[in-house]
Amino acid sequence: MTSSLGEQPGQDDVPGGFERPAFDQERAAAAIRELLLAAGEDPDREGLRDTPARVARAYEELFAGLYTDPDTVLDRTFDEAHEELVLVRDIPMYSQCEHHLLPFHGVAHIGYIPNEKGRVTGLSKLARLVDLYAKRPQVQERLTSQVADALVRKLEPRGVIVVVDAEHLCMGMRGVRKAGSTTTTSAVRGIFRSSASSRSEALSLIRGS
Ligand SMILES: Nc1nc2c(ncn2[C@@H]2O[C@H](COP(=O)(O)OP(=O)(O)OP(=O)(O)O)[C@@H](O)[C@H]2O)c(=O)[nH]1
Ligand SMILES: [Zn+2]
Repeated sequence: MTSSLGEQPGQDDVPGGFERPAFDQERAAAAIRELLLAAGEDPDREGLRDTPARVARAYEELFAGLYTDPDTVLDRTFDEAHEELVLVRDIPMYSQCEHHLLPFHGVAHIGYIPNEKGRVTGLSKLARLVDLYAKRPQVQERLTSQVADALVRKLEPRGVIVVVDAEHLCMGMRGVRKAGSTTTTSAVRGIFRSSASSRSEALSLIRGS
């Protein structure tokens, strides 16, 4: 579907889209066993014996977003004759940076102004959308844009604003070691891009001021 805002095409940017095979538990467990061996650990000692399979199960959950088309979350919409801002703040978000496979986590804020038909989605679907894009190897900028663009595609709203505030553990527990620093990314589409006053009104509501 071509959106009224002329934004990016649909689907994922991972080759193969959602046709990739299911998560390979055995392969992931073998890789974790190799990692433990590479670290000089004994993967057969009692405490580590179940670890490769356990980590593989954990990663299947952490990467669950790779196996579902996020657009399906927004398949059910309804017309509510509401043409003013809808804003959900402080949606908890857990993802993993694709550079180090370490977590980045924080909150996402999503606002949109429905189109002239008042097409809206269930509020929980906004949180589900964040989850599906977060549960995969990611970068924060892409996560932010993907959420905004999915809303553009499926709701054809007058405008969308997505803001993500997150802390990256790869910057805290290793490397530059700046624990507590946070990164803010935003993606604005439609009226929030063209109108500075609409954008600043939404941003002040997001910031609770
Ligand atoms: N733009 C962006 N950068 C990220 C994100 N997550 C992690 N990074 C950065 O990715 C970069 C990878 O840099 P490299 O120089 O290839 O890797 P590195 O040697 O481990 O870098 P350091 O983390 O500085 O030790 C680092 O600067 C990270 O802070 C993200 O979501 N967005
Ligand atoms: Zn990282």
